[in-house]
Amino acid sequence: MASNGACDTMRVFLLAVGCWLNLLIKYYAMESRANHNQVSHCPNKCLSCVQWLPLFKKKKQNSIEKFQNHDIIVYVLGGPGCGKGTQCSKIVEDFGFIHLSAGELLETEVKTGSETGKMIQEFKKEGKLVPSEVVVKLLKQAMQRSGNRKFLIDGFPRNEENRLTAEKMLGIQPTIVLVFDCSEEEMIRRVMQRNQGRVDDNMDTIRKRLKVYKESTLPVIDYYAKKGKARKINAERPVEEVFRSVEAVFSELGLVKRGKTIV
Ligand SMILES: Nc1ncnc2c1ncn2[C@@H]1O[C@H](COP(=O)(O)OP(=O)(O)OP(=O)(O)O)[C@@H](O)[C@H]1O
Ligand SMILES: Nc1ccn([C@@H]2O[C@H](COP(=O)(O)O)[C@@H](O)[C@H]2O)c(=O)n1
Repeated sequence: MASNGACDTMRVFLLAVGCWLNLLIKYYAMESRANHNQVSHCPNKCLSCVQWLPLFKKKKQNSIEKFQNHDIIVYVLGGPGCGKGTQCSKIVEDFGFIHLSAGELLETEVKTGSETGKMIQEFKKEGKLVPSEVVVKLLKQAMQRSGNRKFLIDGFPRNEENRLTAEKMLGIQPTIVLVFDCSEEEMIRRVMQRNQGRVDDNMDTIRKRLKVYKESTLPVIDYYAKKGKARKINAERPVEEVFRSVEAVFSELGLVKRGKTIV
């Protein structure tokens, strides 16, 4: 009798373990399909019972995780007026990236007339760098809104504080860093001819921006060069020639122009 009882208990126990394993397998299969965008919700009513399983999983690091692993992140650096924005527009056209310019995001905030916007305007006039938390918060909102997975982040990170704040607040590392290399004389010439009514396109502010670039941004570029992530491109050539070098870097990443093949 006693041994029969033990057998029954064992059978019930094994049955329970079997059910539990079955649920786990179904849950992970479902989650894996969701991660690959095949389903956005529980595909089958009978699986709804397994949706509470995540409660037993280690808590995810909130929305940070969205930007890790799967996304292609290209930082775009270079001195003021070297042609970052010009090349980014062409990359967007041909490779389907979303272009997030830190300078433009800051300018959009200026235009709202908010207190933060007023503070940003003062930094821009002086050619100084805005506190990193402000820039990174704007970048984070734009990345989350975009729904894209290939980001060109232009004019960022401009100093070590930018870089570390992005790592901390967004949890991101660039796949590569494009660096547009141009002489100061040519950058000054381009900025002075730009004529877009920017508050910082004047000789006095350009000199300050060039100083900030040398003192704060070049060390960030060195950091990525040491990590083997920086791709220096001679930007002192006509737009199309510069872009051919950009294309070469993108093909190294395994990306090809839209229209030729699916990227
Ligand atoms: N390869 C090039 N040759 C000549 N002019 C160029 C070239 N690339 C860009 N320009 C021109 O130089 C000016 C500055 O270019 P752009 O705005 O793209 O620079 P940027 O690096 O994004 O500047 P910033 O850092 O100040 O925002 C623009 O008027 C643009 O048309
Ligand atoms: N990471 C950044 C980027 C920009 N700024 C401020 O905006 C100005 C214009 O930037 P561009 O990228 O358009 O050259 C720049 O001089 C800074 O005042 C910033 O603070 N941090």
